[in-house]
Amino acid sequence: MLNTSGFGWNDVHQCVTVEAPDILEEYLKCNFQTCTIIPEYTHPPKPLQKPFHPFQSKTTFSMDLSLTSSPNLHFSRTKTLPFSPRFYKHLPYFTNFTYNKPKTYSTKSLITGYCPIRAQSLNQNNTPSDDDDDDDGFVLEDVPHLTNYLPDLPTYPNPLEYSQAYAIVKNTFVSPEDVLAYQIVVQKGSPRGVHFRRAGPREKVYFKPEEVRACIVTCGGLCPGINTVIREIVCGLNSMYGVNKILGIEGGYRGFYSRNTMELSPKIVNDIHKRGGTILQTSRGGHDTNKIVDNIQDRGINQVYIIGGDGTQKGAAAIYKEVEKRRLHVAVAGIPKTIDNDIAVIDKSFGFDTAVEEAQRAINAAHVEVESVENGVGIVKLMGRYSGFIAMFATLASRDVDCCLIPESPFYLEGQGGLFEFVQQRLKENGHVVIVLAEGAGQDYLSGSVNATEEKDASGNRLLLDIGLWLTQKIKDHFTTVKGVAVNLKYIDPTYMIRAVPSNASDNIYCTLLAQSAIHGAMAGYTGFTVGPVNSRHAYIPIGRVTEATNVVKLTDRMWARLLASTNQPTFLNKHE
Ligand SMILES: Nc1ncnc2c1ncn2[C@@H]1O[C@H](COP(=O)(O)OP(=O)(O)O)[C@@H](O)[C@H]1O
Ligand SMILES: O=P(O)(O)OC[C@H]1O[C@](O)(COP(=O)(O)O)[C@@H](O)[C@@H]1O
Ligand SMILES: [Mg+2]
Repeated sequence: MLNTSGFGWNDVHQCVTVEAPDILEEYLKCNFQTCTIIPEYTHPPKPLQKPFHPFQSKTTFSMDLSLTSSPNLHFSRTKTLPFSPRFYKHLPYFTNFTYNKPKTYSTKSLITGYCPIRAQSLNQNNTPSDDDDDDDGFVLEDVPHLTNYLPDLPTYPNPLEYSQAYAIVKNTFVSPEDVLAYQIVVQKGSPRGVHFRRAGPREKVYFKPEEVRACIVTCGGLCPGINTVIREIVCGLNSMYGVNKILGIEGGYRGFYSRNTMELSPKIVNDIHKRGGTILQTSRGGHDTNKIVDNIQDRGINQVYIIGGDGTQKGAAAIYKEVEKRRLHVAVAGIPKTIDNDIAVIDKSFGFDTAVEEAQRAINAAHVEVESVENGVGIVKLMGRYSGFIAMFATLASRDVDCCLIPESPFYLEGQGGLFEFVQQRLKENGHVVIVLAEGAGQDYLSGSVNATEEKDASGNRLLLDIGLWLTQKIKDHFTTVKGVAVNLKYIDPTYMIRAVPSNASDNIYCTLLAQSAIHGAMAGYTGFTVGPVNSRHAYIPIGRVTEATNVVKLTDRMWARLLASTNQPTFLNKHE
């Protein structure tokens, strides 16, 4: 559980709670290889209250599947926990334990092979210190290192040591002991919990700068800031480490084996941050691990920078695994990209702020249009396949939105507490209404009312039905035919316009930090990692950690309550249709 998203602690019943069975299943696949799972009892769902650490209790604890109707589960521990002190190793937590395999849960590793590492504090030599036995609940979820499978790799002094720019920096290099706490709201006596390695330059590097041959690839949908990340990888490698052999792989993963490459230099990328999109082009599908790694080998590439969303990061994990299998001196670094902000663990994805800002323009336009006519109804569709963050934040920022509909919160149209009733009431009160929709909202509802096909894109993502057009038609029909009222409907779909803009100032800075963290990590020999801010400080996160779950708006969190309080929209919790 480990402060993992989706788990919590129920004080009243003294048990661990989990939001959905699939979250538990994924967690068990990776962690609970030594637990007996016994269906126990049920009790009413409770909102998550407090993070739980599996090492917290040395006795039996119980788990209830909060927010579902599934039976509770009971985990019984068979022995006290072992310490797995090795750094840089993917050791399962419970290697010394007897294991009673539950019938219903598979225990094979996640696709990425990610397993958290139990660790203790390090001394300056990057080895565990003597106070290893202090079981204060400290867990390091570490990232792999090239020396895991190439133990004799030579090291070199980091060129930053001689850099003029860094000459007066107090601590040029990140201490090997620096880690970041995942959970920063704690209580007295609570275990220290999960930590990630702090990103940044290390004193020793595992590549001679003149021998580095790096490549950059961009995959998945667009997002503001991709070009900035590309620029900063190129400029950062060059200015900080003196690397000048950098290849751009064109057209996403399939570009490794079926497209051209382009040489990248600071001069070539100088202006690209002012443009939206990606100069390397992108694609969905086409991930063929063997072909990609063959190509990496053939080209003599030894640092791979992969910019993309959850699908891309899964692909990056597969590449890393293959590279490890072939024992190649190749570092694989993922830089998380998604306009939907749906990547777990990290505070926020790059381009998200720009997207929210850009969405304001569409919402403003809708508001201007509908307040200038009689019975004006404005509908603005924003991106958000499974996660409604853009819609939620754009609504909170705008104050002109009457109702925000997101995938996480089902809604209905007819009857008491439904959307039609609410629209009618707002039209009566204000003469106009603005609705913001995330594209993934109401998909189940919609597929029940139209002839839905289960179409997928080349990456296997389900293609969404157009909720915006559907809702527009439904509202028009309802008010004209049923209520006999002519509404003035304005539908705005700015989704691709928002995605295509260049990143704003704060996203540009954020992209720079991501790129530089990735470079420092790769140069320091880390691999199979994703970079990103965790509680505002940049960390190296095992790739599996960011792909194991999707970051979604939690309806039980205060942010959604803030939105409901600001719009006063229906909660759609009681369906009377
Ligand atoms: N489970 C997976 N394993 C390997 N590659 C994957 C996986 N899922 C997606 N990919 C690859 O990652 C790339 C981008 O995935 P996609 O889902 O389209 O976008 P995003 O990375 O933005 O989520 C595609 O080339 C796709 O083939
Ligand atoms: O470019 P496409 O294939 O139309 O993708 C649209 C999808 O891309 C996104 O913008 C981002 O998706 P990814 O993070 O998977 O790239 C979604 O919000 C949207 O549903
Ligand atoms: Mg995705």
